[in-house]
Amino acid sequence: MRTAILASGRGSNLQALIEAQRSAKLPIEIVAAGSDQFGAGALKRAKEAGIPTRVFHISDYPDRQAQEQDILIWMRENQVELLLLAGYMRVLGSQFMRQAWFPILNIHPSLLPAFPGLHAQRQALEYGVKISGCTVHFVDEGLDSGPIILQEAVPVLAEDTEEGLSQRILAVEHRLYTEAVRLVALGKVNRIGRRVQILQ
Ligand SMILES: Nc1nc2c(c(=O)[nH]1)N[C@@H](CN(C=O)c1ccc(C(=O)N[C@@H](CCC(=O)O)C(=O)O)cc1)CN2
Ligand SMILES: NCC(=O)N[C@@H]1O[C@H](COP(=O)([O-])[O-])[C@@H](O)[C@H]1O
Repeated sequence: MRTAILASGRGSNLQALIEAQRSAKLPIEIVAAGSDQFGAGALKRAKEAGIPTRVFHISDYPDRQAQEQDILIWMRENQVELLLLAGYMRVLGSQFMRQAWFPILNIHPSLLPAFPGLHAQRQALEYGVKISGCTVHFVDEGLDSGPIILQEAVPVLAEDTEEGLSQRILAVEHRLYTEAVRLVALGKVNRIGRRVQILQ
């Protein structure tokens, strides 16, 4: 399955997906990696893996719609069948979502619907929850509101800092995202409205 990845930051989830593809754990071909940020670590990792990269920096466009239209053109050029958001820090607009012909997945560092948006780990610590975790979900027009594919809990420790909790959740993200992408690529994920069945 021809797959593209969008990332804004360091790219450890992108790296985990590249390594899973290499070890044939994932029946996907990562054909392109893009970012909204110049110099994103994720794009350095993709280049090192020989994956074509593109930057869609907002300063190169009159507005966000034009930016996202360019992303869609790039998707079409690469005949993309699956888009993975891996720390992509832009909310995809409704026009993009309407025109997307491919499923879009996202990894989020909380047990949605708790703590959507940015700084989910900080939100969890400030709220005082004892359990947090991560979620892989289909992306829809809402913010972190799409149907949930997989989730895994991570305990919040009394002495946890935002960094410490983020690192513990991140280790789970790498494994969970790889498993969710594997299931989707194998056609083992069945959406029934908001509910997602995992077929054995
Ligand atoms: N249509 C959707 N787009 C995106 C989703 C989604 O569920 N639906 N998930 C996000 C990822 N994400 C959390 O997992 C997330 C990313 C960014 C933001 C946000 O508020 N971004 C601001 C800009 C922030 C900045 O530039 O520092 C914005 O877009 O104005 C919230 C949640 C990916 N996209
Ligand atoms: N709301 C989106 C969000 O917070 N995404 C989070 O950004 C990090 C990216 O790390 P990475 O660049 O090392 O993969 C990950 O923890 C991911 O869950």
